[in-house]
Amino acid sequence: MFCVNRIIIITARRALQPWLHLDFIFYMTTAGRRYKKCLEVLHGTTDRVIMERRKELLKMGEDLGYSGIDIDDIGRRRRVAFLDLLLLAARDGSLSDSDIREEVDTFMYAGHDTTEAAISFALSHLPSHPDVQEKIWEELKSVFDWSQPLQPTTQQLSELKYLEMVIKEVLRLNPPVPVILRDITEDEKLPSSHVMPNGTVMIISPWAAHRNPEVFPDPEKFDPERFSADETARRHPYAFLPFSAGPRNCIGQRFAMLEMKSVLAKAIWNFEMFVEPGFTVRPGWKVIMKPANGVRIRLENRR
Ligand code: HEM
Repeated sequence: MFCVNRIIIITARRALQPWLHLDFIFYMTTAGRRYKKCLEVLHGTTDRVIMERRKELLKMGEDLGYSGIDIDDIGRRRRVAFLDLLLLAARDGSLSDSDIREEVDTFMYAGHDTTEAAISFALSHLPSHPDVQEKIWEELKSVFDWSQPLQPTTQQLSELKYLEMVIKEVLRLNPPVPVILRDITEDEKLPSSHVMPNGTVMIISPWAAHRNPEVFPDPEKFDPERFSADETARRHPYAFLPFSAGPRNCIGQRFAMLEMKSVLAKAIWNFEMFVEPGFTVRPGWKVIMKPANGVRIRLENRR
């Protein structure tokens, strides 16, 4: 993660320094050399993951005709893991090793920092909202057995509707991806009758859209009830954009939601959270928006 963070910071700074856009100048700087070193570390990790899985696939009988269609004990078709699909597709030469690595890199690194940021922001909001914690706690008790350690299944996580509303409210106030970019590929007439010409790069800010008081009244107030079924139905589907929208939206959003629910459910199942006096979270933006000064809270064991 040290290398992911370093690369993100260097990339963000480089974007604002046009003279560093030229590779031969960039790689002569200290930042450029650090960037290169970190990239080697990240590629090494990804290559190792790919190599290990490739070996396992061979052991599982890829050569004996394993086609990616995995049948379980009772004859049901199982879903094939993403990396397996890529490795199987690579057998006929349609994907090179570096194509596979690029895809795996995107998944590993797009999915990590963003989810971490969202969980951190959630932990920063919960201590100052004991009523919200209490409601999540009640919901957890209605789904899980208090006498057992929490081992949630996907089905149980999908029953945690209130926790989902809380996570969405966290993503509204603190979208880990606060800005997305799109190229306009044909002239686009806006409702104001201004025309955005083909070739324009459009900057869309979910962070700003989520603070539109006409859509989210009293926007700075943390209020998970905004995401009740009724309230959601009243809004335009693109009013809430933490995972972007359209054909290039976040492919990992359902997984991310399960991951966030799982971590937060475990935290609230075990601990009550209290404000750490004197601490205020400070959001920082380096491609991903996350707490710049960490999150400090007090925990009290529930058992
Ligand atoms: C809270 C967590 C997450 C947030 C807020 C988030 C947000 C986003 C956003 C806004 C985009 C679109 C970027 C753009 O339009 O330029 C995106 C794309 C993407 N995300 Fe996520 N993401 C999260 C978690 C994940 C996870 C867990 C994975 C993978 C397991 C993932 C994989 C991807 C990939 C592969 C893309 C690129 C999709 C494409 O270009 O077609 N994300 N994400």
